[in-house]
Amino acid sequence: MSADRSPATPKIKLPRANLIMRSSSENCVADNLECSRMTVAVRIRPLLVKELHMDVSSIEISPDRREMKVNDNAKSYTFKLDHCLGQDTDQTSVFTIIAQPLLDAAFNGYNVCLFAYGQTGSGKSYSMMGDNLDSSLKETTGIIPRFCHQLFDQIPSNMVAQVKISYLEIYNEFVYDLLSSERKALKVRESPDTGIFVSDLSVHGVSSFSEMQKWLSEGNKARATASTNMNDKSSRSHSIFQIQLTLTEDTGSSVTQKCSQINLVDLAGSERVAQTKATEERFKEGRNINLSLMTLGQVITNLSDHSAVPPYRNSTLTYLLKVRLKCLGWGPNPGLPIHQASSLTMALSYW
Ligand SMILES: Nc1ncnc2c1ncn2[C@@H]1O[C@H](COP(=O)(O)OP(=O)(O)OP(=O)(O)O)[C@@H](O)[C@H]1O
Repeated sequence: MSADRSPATPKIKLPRANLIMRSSSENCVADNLECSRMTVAVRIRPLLVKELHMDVSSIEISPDRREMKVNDNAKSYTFKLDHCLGQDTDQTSVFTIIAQPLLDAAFNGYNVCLFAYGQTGSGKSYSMMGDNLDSSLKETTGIIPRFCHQLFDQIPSNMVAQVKISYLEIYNEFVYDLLSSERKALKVRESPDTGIFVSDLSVHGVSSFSEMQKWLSEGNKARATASTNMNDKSSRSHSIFQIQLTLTEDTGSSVTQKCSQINLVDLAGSERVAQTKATEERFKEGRNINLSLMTLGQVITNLSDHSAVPPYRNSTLTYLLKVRLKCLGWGPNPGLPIHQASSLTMALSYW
């Protein structure tokens, strides 16, 4: 995960950049033994028809796709990232570049986490889910259904896989189970044995892509969405699709098992509340979304510069993902450029 930032923060006139951050960490018992690696990609979406006449900042991507230059009036700002994906990058390439390495890591027993972050309307949900959930993959299918499809394709013939899923959303700081018929706020609890968990969250065993997809569709329908002034189909909640993958190999003389926890997170869009002609309810949603994204940025900053104890408990999102986030700051690899990532995360929160 990396980004260099120019001294001033650019104000991009149109939210077209969504960040996709991924991390993998070894599945060790003690948190502080986990080793981690984080990668950040920025994806620029094409202009929508209604935006073609708008005055937008031009964005240039270097030939090696590691640098992005944003030209805004007379100023320009340069960001360095692991991957800069321009508006011509299709969903297949996004999956191959960003998600396939995570899936490979999960098959090797790593816990993995992927976040989509960006202002409302910047293309997070399109990147994560895409705009169809048909039984077969289409070009517009996003990362999560592709991940599920590839997961079943990739199970080695000498192994037995057990796959369990959960799908939750955090809306106005409360956790809801997207795969339960009953919509009630669930409690986040902590225990010495299991760590932090959502009490009463349903867990479903799945044995095929089509089964997984059925649950995904179900969850997506339940996800709280509301129209805002900025995006007709705006997601007002953070969603987390969780997969527990257990691979067992029985050679006759020995049995080995690899377990991985996979978290695929579509964050709610950050936005400048004043810009959205918000009603009271929308205002409250926007304030909660911004608060949790600010906390996420703060946690990443504190993890990178060790300046203070990260305020995990200040938002449900960071509290729930504490273990996954915590491992980022404790990797044995001191070269982990997380400090650069945090500046980009903070920068994007202003865009
Ligand atoms: N790479 C892309 N190619 C074509 N269309 C895209 C692309 N990315 C996003 N879009 C379109 O842009 C619009 C906004 O995208 P999307 O809903 O994914 O934004 P978002 O960041 O998830 O917003 P919110 O946080 O409000 O839910 C949608 O109409 C979507 O189909």
